[in-house]
Amino acid sequence: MAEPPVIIWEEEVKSVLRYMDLVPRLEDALGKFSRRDSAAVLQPVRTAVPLQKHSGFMGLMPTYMENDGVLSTKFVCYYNRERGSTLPAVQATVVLLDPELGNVKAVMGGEVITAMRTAALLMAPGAEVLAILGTGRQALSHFNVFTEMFSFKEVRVWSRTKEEVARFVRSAGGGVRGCGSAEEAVRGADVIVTVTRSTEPVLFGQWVKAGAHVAAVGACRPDWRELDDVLMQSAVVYVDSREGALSESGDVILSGAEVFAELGDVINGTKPAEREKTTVFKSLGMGVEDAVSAQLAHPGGFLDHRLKAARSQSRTLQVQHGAHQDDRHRGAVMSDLFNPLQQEHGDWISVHGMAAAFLLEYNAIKKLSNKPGKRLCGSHYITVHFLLTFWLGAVTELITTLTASSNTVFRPRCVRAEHSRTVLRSVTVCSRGVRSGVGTPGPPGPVSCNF
Ligand SMILES: NC(=O)C1=CN([C@@H]2O[C@H](COP(=O)(O)OP(=O)(O)OC[C@H]3O[C@@H](n4cnc5c(N)ncnc54)[C@H](OP(=O)(O)O)[C@@H]3O)[C@@H](O)[C@H]2O)C=CC1
Ligand SMILES: O=C([O-])C1=[NH+]CCC1
Repeated sequence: MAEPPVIIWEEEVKSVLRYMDLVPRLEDALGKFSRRDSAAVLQPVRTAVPLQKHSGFMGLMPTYMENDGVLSTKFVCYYNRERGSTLPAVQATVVLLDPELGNVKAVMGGEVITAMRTAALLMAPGAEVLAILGTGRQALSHFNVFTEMFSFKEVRVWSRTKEEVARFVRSAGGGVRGCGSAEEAVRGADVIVTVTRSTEPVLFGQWVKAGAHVAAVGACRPDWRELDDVLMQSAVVYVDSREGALSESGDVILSGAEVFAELGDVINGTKPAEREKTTVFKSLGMGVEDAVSAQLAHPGGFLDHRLKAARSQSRTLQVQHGAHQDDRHRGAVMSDLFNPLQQEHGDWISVHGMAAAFLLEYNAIKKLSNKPGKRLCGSHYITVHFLLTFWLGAVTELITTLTASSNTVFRPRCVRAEHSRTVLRSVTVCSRGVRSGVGTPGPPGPVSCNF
């Protein structure tokens, strides 16, 4: 009998995956993919189901690596959100299956995997000026990996919303220059990363310095663009998958640009990295990248020890799983925070409710006591009533809360939190602490696929 599937939450994936483990496996996988050996990697072009209402799509990204015993698929939903929306543009889940039996082994959060495996492929040794167009989730993961990996003299960022540029500059912790226009950001830059949800060009060839490297990450539908024709036609164009680019990339299809090579060809040494020329890497994302990332992070996998540690830590921290993880999406996170807060501190909240009720009672009795012909001594009544009923009630409520949140048979099923040492421990602060810095990678590993 097959084991039931394991669920690996986004926070756990984040604690487990490190670039130093991921990068060599991604290289290996891309190399295998480009050899078109079907026993090594079988990965059809993503199936995209349009979500017209949201100008988005649901992508299905299956992969089979027969030799490595990996069978997986990612579901990724992309939404072209309204400007100013705090909801995430990309939500993803990776499902790992047992290739022998066909049962699901693990279901894991796919957003950290998507952010890390995409950023990990874009490298630029010897570059001095980095420009990033866009300030969202991918912008952050690219910024993190690039600045960990290389010593840029200058990092510039632009986005269409001024406040978002300021937020990005703040969260980057200094050393980043916010720019008022895309042109200002990219003029003279050695490496340019485009990570927007734009469907029209945001980067124009006439701004791009000769010999620069462009990593074009957005525009993943056949009629969407981030780069103009001038740039596409004058640069040496690399892609992750030829078939993918020719069916999904508006920048490639609509410009008619020739695809020079896949990244895997450069890794395999069958095509050169044209370092002296202006290069564009048009990234669309591949299922095989998700497959090797998920294989690393799943129980019994290479990083099992980290997963175990992450699991025991997340139990201690009582993280509410499945939440959006970027501070930027705080609006969505708030509802997440409120639920555990209510569940764990419901009794504490009711103590406050009692106090309010007694205040009302106090006022009512006081008014009654002041009436002519009164028979009640208000202050005595209030003292006795307050001391006995209120404090006894409060202590009882506290004991109830501790018992209900304990790791004992007395804990009701509806209480998800584990025993808390301090009844007033703030779930909000704890969860924020864990969430902040999501997308921040660990130390990067060796990379051989350099432009
Ligand atoms: N190649 C790959 O493997 C992957 C590609 N992607 C792609 O990367 C891109 C970024 O994703 P992600 O960071 O998650 O998205 P986010 O929503 O987090 O960030 C998107 C950024 O694009 C900006 N933007 C949106 N519309 C426009 C526009 N019309 N013109 C200029 N800027 C715009 C937003 O600005 P504002 O804040 O003003 O709205 C924001 O800065 C997407 O296109 C996504 O499809 C994502 C995952 C993997
Ligand atoms: O590969 C991926 O997951 C995606 N590519 C574009 C949007 C999401």
